[in-house]
Amino acid sequence: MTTSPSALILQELQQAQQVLTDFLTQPTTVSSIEAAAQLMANSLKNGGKILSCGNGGSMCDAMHFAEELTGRYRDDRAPMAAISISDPSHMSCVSNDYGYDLIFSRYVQALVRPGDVLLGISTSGNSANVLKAAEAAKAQGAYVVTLTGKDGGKLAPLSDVEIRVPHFGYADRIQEIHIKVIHILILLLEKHMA
Ligand SMILES: O=C(CO)[C@@H](O)[C@H](O)[C@H](O)[C@H](O)COP(=O)(O)O
Ligand SMILES: [Zn+2]
Repeated sequence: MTTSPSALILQELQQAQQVLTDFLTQPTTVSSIEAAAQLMANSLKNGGKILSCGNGGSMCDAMHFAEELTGRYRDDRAPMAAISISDPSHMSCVSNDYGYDLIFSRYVQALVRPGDVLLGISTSGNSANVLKAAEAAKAQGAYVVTLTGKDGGKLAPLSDVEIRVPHFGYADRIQEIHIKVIHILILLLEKHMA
C-alpha cells in the first residue's frame, strides 16, 4: 500500500516534532548551546574569528552561520569575524592535489590562529574531512565546537563543546535542528557582543 501525500506530509512533520522534543529534553542541550556561544563570544572579544565547515546540507548550514555573522541576522549591528570553508576553487585544488579529506584541514592550517573557534558540522559525526579539520584546529591552539547527530561519532571526543541531536535516522531531521541551533547561537552572540 502506498502512503498518500497528505499522510506523508503529516508523518514528516510529526517525526520532526518528535526529534525536536527529544533534543529539548536531552539534559545537555541548553548548557551546551550556552557554552558554545560563550566560547565563540570570548574568542571574538579577544580578536579571534570563527571558521565553519560541513558537507552537503551541512556546508549550506556552515555558510548560513558565517554569512549571518558577517552580514546580518535579525537587526542591524556590527559585523562579526566568521568565514565558512566553502571556496570552490580552494576545495577543487585541495581535493585534486591532496585528497577530499583535507579540504577543510588545509584551510584551517592556513587561517586558524590560537584562540579562534572552528564550528564543525556533521550529522554522523564521522566525515573524515570534518574530523581532520577539528584535529588541525586543536593543533593550531583553537577551540572546536561541533554540531553532531546520532551518537556524536568520532567528532564527539574532538569537541570542546558538542551540541548533539540524538536522532539515529536520516541526516535531514538532524540538520533541521542544527539550523535552529545556529540561529540561537547567533542570537546569543549578538547579546554577548552588544
Ligand atoms: O543535506 C543532506 C541530507 O539532508 C546531504 O547533502 C548530507 O549533508 C550529505 O550526505 C553529507 O555528506 C553527510 O555528511 P555528514 O553530515 O555525515 O558529515
Ligand atoms: Zn538536505
